[in-house]
Amino acid sequence: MTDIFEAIQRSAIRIKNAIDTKDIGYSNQANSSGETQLQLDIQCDMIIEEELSHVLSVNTIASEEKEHPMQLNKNGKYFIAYDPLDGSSLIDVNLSVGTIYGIYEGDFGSKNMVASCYVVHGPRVEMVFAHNKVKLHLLQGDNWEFVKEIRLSEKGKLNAPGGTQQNWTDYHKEMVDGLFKEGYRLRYSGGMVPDLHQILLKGGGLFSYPATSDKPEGKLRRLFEVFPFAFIYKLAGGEAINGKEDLMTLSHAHVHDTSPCFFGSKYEIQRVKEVYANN
Ligand SMILES: O=P(O)(O)OC[C@H]1O[C@](O)(COP(=O)(O)O)[C@@H](O)[C@@H]1O
Ligand SMILES: [Mg+2]
Ligand SMILES: [Mg+2]
Repeated sequence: MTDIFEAIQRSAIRIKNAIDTKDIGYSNQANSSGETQLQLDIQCDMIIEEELSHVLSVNTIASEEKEHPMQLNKNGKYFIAYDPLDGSSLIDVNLSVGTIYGIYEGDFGSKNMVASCYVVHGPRVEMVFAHNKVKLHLLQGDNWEFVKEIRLSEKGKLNAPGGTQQNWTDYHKEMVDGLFKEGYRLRYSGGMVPDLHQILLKGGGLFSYPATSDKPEGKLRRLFEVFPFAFIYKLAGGEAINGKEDLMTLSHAHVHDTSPCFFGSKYEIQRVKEVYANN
């Protein structure tokens, strides 16, 4: 696992460099989810592919920017699914973006996840790695420094409701409004990495990306967005559900499958469960 951790650290430094210096224009290609790729999406994908290809324990990689999984080392035991540049549509307005990794053993699938990680590219570059514990690291020059272990409180103050509101169900809207009536504050940038990072570091709250009339299966991808954050939130003492079930019990049929998702501390997830159980 240490060699993967170090490959992720090297990738993050190269991605920071690419963000700082490269063209942010659109390519003329679309990815498997039908989104137009930025040249930077493709470049970050190539950086990670190259760094992971040097790690003998990595068997296969799957990326938001690749249609199919790619085998790297047939004797490796780890399968890594990643989103090279999460929130890439926020690059042109200079908001924070990130990279997400799900690390699976034996094959892709929620039950096989053994570690997960994300990197936040904001005013500073930070990395959260979850493997037994959830640990925050900070990039200082070219060196990574351990900062602290992250634990969620039982109840937070932030509410990050994703998805187009006019396509929400009435009961979802009621649940979101209910939290605001209890005093929760809105924090939603449109990048799941900084939005979920903020909730983790500020003690708790709720991030939701529900099923909507235009996206009945949600928007966020199971293998490289939903499961990695579910793993992190649960290990930090929070919960992660699709409305009713624990996200880490869900299967997937295809690499780019999506799921509605709710991540938060225990109190907010209990509220979601109460509302969704009756609908
Ligand atoms: O704009 P919306 O519908 O709220 O969607 C925001 C979500 O889409 C994403 O940007 C999807 O990620 P990509 O940029 O990797 O496609 C998430 O980071 C974010 O939570
Ligand atoms: Mg993403
Ligand atoms: Mg992406």
